[in-house]
Amino acid sequence: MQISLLQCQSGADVQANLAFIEALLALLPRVDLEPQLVVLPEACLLFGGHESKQKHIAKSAVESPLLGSLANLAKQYQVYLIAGTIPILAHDGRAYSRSYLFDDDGEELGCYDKLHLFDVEVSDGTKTYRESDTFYPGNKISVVDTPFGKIGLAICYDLRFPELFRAMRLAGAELIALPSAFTKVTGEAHWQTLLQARAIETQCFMLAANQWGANDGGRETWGQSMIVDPWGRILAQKKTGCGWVQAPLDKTKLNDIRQQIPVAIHNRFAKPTLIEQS
Ligand SMILES: O=C(O)CNC(=O)[C@H](CS)NC(=O)CCC(=O)C(=O)O
Repeated sequence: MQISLLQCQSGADVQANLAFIEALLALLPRVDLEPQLVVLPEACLLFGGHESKQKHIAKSAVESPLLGSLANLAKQYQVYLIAGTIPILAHDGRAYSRSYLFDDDGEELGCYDKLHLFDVEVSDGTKTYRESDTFYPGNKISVVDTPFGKIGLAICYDLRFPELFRAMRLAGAELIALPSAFTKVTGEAHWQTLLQARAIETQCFMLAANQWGANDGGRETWGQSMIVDPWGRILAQKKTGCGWVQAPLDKTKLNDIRQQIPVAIHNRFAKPTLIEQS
């Protein structure tokens, strides 16, 4: 089995972003008929551009043309696809930032609404990020059964909240996908360390696909998409530029690591419970 992450420089033009993702999927090296899991970055079809985002917020998952085009790509290229993220209308006019997991027939196996919204001050050109102006937070975790193993779904800023990752591990996760648009400034400072920490703590593979470069609206993202194994080793990474990161999935050491260092059993703290926020 093979894992691939795509590193994109998505903008406000949905068709251009879609064409770029399709071009990468067509070029992606494949090992014969081995199952392939592909993870896309956050906001892969629509990044920045507030007006464009409003226009595309789908009334429902079923009506979303963005969703349909990604499901088609999964089917056409015969890959399991984690599509991060698509805006899906919430009850108050904002949108959920939702990722989807499709099988290689384009069927939806699960989805996840970003739990932690990026309302943060960063010392960069944008300075103030207010994700909650446009987005509404989800209220549950998501761990999906697939031929690759149980995959936990998280998104970008979620990476800073270890309780979410512990909750996914306790729900059976073996791999955790993290579509992201981590900023250049915070990515340079924290991205690799946080990914390795979450991999080591949860003893899961981290599949972190990030946006890279200058994006529409003056944003800059960090890149360095990477696959980290449950021991914290970086199996593959791409620091800059658009393209892909690939590694074969070898889970043979996963159970050894969990048996040798049984942190999930030793943990003296209560299981995390999700606090709902309005
Ligand atoms: O708004 C869009 O179009 C796409 N979404 C994003 O860029 C999101 C919300 S603003 N970015 C992050 O969560 C960055 C987290 C981060 O950089 C950190 O935790 O340091």
